[in-house]
Amino acid sequence: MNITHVAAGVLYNAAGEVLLSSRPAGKAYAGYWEFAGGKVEAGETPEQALRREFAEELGVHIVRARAWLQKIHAYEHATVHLHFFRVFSGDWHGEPTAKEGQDLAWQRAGAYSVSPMLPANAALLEALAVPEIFSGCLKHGLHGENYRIVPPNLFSRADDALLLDADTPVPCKLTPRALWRVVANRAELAQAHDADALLWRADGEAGALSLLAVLKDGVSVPVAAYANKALCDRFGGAWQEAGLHALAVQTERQNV
Ligand SMILES: Nc1nc2c([nH]c(=O)n2[C@H]2C[C@H](O)[C@@H](COP(=O)(O)OP(=O)(O)OP(=O)(O)O)O2)c(=O)[nH]1
Repeated sequence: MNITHVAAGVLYNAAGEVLLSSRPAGKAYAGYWEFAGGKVEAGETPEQALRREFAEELGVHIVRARAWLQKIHAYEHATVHLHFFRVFSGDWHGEPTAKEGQDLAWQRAGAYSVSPMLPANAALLEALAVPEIFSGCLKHGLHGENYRIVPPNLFSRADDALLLDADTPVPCKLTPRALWRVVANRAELAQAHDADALLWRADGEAGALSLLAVLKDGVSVPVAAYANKALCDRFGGAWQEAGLHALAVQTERQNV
């Protein structure tokens, strides 16, 4: 199968909004909204392609890009392997300018007003509303800004996300905003293929290192590291550099 590698970037402004752009006339899916980016050329890494595309399409200079999710999607015109990055406010400069006739719009993650979006991006747009910091524990649930991840016995609102082990079936009466599965190793990761997001439980150095290796391989759904404060302090930077979405700092007193 012929796969086209594509690099795309989620650019954040100081207000925490993300930049979307419309695809110009003449391209497949013209008028659809996407993240700025384009095809990786021969001899380029995805990150180099991202820097080039941002300069060409937006006049934006990227200082630092963080790897985020990867996704393979089969369009009628091509099968694409998308490498998404996040570029946080402070990690870029320039005034985003539509250099290729596209429309640009700053949007609040999870409250998008432009449409239609590129079909491959639906889950990613949803994932952007997942906060980057959580606290709590598996038994009582994890809390971040405007987001709760709870076990089935605490599920009470349509906007709760549900927390389950890798192999526990979803209770049929529940319709969570997202299904999170707790995993601690690659075997559990392989079982958790229906998850919208993952909570990687790292109890010690071995678990922390295997999370790092999994992130470096590339992940297709947001991953939060669930670990005590000492492990988060020690590995947090490396995990984030490799594509971690969130840190879920385990509450000290409840070692569950
Ligand atoms: N840039 C970008 N492309 C995306 C996203 N999501 C997604 O499925 N794609 C797909 C659409 C296209 O099939 C492919 C990107 O190809 P493209 O034609 O835009 O690339 P390009 O700018 O290098 O274009 P070209 O002029 O060289 O043909 O990736 C996204 O968020 N951003």
